[in-house]
Amino acid sequence: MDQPKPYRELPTRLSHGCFGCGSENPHGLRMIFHTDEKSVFSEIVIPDHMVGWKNFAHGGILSTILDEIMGWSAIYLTKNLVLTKSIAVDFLRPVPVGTTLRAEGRISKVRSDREVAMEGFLLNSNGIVHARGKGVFALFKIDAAMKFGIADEKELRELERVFNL
Ligand SMILES: CCCCCCCCCCCCCCCC(=O)SCCNC(=O)CCNC(=O)[C@H](O)C(C)(C)COP(=O)(O)OP(=O)(O)OC[C@H]1O[C@@H](n2cnc3c(N)ncnc32)[C@H](O)[C@@H]1OP(=O)(O)O
Repeated sequence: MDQPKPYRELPTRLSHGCFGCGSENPHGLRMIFHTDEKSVFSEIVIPDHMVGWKNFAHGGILSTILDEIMGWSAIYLTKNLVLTKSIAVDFLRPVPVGTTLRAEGRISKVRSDREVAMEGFLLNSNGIVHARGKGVFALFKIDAAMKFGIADEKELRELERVFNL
């Protein structure tokens, strides 16, 4: 009999155009996410057209992946909506395009009910870390998010429902 998996997919396949995770953006990364309840992770293959010069992924793309994984980790693990306040990335080893990578995000420190520090990692299939990110994210309750006008009420209510925010 199959053992139950110790992780599950996050319900992020909502229809929107986010460059990182939107199913409706044909040029984006289309990331999907899983959680083991302590961290959030995503397997991703960087497509050829996101190359930096030749063979290796563009650093801006790696930064986006780290922003995205830290952002969804912050949403899921703190049960808030988020906006990125700052990120810093260490590029430790070049990342070849076309290979399978694992992005992982977790909480570094909840600083207040409005701010969390996160960390993110980009690893190859042998578990070697190729890039590492640190990020600070503003935390928003639904009503505050509505005031900011970044998403419409229907989208925010959907996020509230599927993430139990
Ligand atoms: C909005 C969410 C939609 C999310 C939808 C789904 C996202 C699902 C994607 C996941 C994946 C992510 C991965 C990529 C995420 C990016 O890429 S996000 C895009 C990049 N980041 C941004 O654009 C952020 C831009 N920065 C800002 O908007 C501002 O700096 C911040 C973060 C709101 C902080 O502003 P600040 O100036 O330090 O704040 P402050 O002066 O203290 O306050 C200004 C006002 O905002 C209010 N405010 C500030 N912070 C808060 C707070 N945390 N709570 C409540 N009110 C606050 C204050 O009360 C104040 O209100 P008023 O007194 O004027 O009425």
